[in-house]
Amino acid sequence: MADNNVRQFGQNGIIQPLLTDLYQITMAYAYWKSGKTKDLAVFDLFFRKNPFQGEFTIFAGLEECLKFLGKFRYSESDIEYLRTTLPSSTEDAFFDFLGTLTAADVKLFALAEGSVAFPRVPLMRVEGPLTVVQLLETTLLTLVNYASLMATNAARYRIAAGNLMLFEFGLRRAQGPDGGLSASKYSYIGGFDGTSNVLAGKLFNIPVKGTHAHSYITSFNGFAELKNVTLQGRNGGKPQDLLKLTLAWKEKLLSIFNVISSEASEGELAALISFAIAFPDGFMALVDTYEVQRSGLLNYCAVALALNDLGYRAIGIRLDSGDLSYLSNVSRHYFTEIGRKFNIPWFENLMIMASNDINEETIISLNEQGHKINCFGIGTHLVTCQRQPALGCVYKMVELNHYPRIKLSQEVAKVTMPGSKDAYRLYSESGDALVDLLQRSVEPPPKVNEKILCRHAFEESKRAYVKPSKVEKLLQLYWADGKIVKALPSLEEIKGKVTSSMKTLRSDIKRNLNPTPYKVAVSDKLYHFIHDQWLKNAPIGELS
Ligand SMILES: Nc1ncnc2c1ncn2[C@@H]1O[C@H](COP(=O)(O)OP(=O)(O)OP(=O)(O)O)[C@@H](O)[C@H]1O
Ligand SMILES: O=P(O)(O)OC[C@H]1O[C@H](OP(=O)(O)OP(=O)(O)O)[C@H](O)[C@@H]1O
Ligand SMILES: O=C(O)c1cccnc1
Ligand SMILES: [Mg+2]
Repeated sequence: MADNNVRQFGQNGIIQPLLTDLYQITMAYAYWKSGKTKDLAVFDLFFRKNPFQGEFTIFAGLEECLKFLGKFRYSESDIEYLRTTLPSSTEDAFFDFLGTLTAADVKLFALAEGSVAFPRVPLMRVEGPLTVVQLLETTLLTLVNYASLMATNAARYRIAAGNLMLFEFGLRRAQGPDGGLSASKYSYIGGFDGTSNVLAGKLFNIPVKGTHAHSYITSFNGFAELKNVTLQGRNGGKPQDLLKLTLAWKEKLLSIFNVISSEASEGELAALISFAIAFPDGFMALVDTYEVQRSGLLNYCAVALALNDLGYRAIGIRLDSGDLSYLSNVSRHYFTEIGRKFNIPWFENLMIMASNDINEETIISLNEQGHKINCFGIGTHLVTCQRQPALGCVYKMVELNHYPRIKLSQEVAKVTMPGSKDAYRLYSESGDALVDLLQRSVEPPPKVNEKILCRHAFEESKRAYVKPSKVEKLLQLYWADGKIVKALPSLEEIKGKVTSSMKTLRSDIKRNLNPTPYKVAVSDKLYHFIHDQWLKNAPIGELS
């Protein structure tokens, strides 16, 4: 068990059986009273619509679901609490029954964590005693919904940013501490390179990175505040006066920047010198506190050149306001000019990090405008998923005691697909994912190079034959006999799965504007099964 009680059983301690909606427990009592506890149920966990006006979703949260199954057991204090919460007429024996429940008889099938996923294809199929699988609903949904939304959001930023570096800076803006931790973890899985969240770094072994805040710059007024101005060279030797070296460089730079000395803030320069003394090998600093070109950049370059005199290579700058395209171009222009003039080739490659309310659209727009940014620090829009704050995963009963169950709706898209189903992804010869095919679990799997009729679930005329070059069975058994029965990938492997899985999607499915929907189909047998069940269960009205 990790220290500080942050994690118990290898998992956040708040993930426990009472982290659910009261109605699950209310139903458990009524199931128990009706003698239905031993009924065998099958539930599908799926979503109906991709988030962010996109056409793909990344499935995440599976490992947490499996850990939850491992510790699913009502404690004595849970049961004491429920005694005070359920109506006083609740029979004692029910609480004894609750105390015996575990997930030992549950089977959980799921997509690999990090896979791309599509509407209506179950992310999970959960089978087992009705009461237990019902009691799992809310917790499984809360573990999958935000994780998948976050990983999808991150994957979208990754597409927009191409190979540029992406850091998650959102903890301060996240939906509470748990939202913040989950955001750091699942944005890393979805394609970010690291986080500023130190606890996420410790718990999940994610790279932690960061610069400094404007307060560091504004905490200095002038050189008089510098308690120490000396720094030893990188390769040893006598400590030298970094202030003096910096001021000499500043004089040389004035003509390049076309400014007079007093235009550049002395407080800012003092702050930069002190920061460089603290981190001579990691000098990365904000340059937009007062004025980028006339103050921040000039001061930064003077300190970076002084560090260079002592054998250190500065890392780069962060821009946190203004026109990020323009300012990045200006910054790169000066870095290049200085690098050439003073024959310091690496200077032109100094890192330019941009932050300030950046979202997917900002990155796309910056790409169109042209910019010289290497790295984005993204907080609010990423972690709050501002463009779409929830993924609508649902958990629906599809079978009870081997008989299909269907939920009808006025909206065709909301009619559930009855019966236990399997899902297959069919691939083209070039490795592109062509279609996800749902079949009844009793059907034999589709075969490579055999023509398969793929049908739209609800529109009779929409059908196509597919001859797949590869068939992937999507739902694999992860939990049975009270334990995890499939080796779980590491966080890095899940991240790798996101990358490889995204590569199988055609680019028109992934594009930001009006993407092409990916096809999700049903087998001919499942098509007829759904429609038979629909007719059987839909009451026939009478006109009068
Ligand atoms: N070239 C650009 N194209 C599109 N959006 C940009 C560009 N540069 C910056 N932005 C975005 O525009 C917004 C600018 O924010 P805002 O109007 O608050 O200005 P600011 O620079 O933060 O102001 P301040 O100087 O007061 O901090 C941010 O969301 C930022 O990500
Ligand atoms: O903009 P976000 O995507 O949320 O990224 C994180 C922001 O957090 C920090 O400052 P903060 O916003 O707290 O203060 P500031 O806006 O005054 O810089 C940082 O400077 C970023 O601007
Ligand atoms: O390290 C940073 O630059 C950082 C961290 C959190 C929020 N904004 C910026
Ligand atoms: Mg801000």
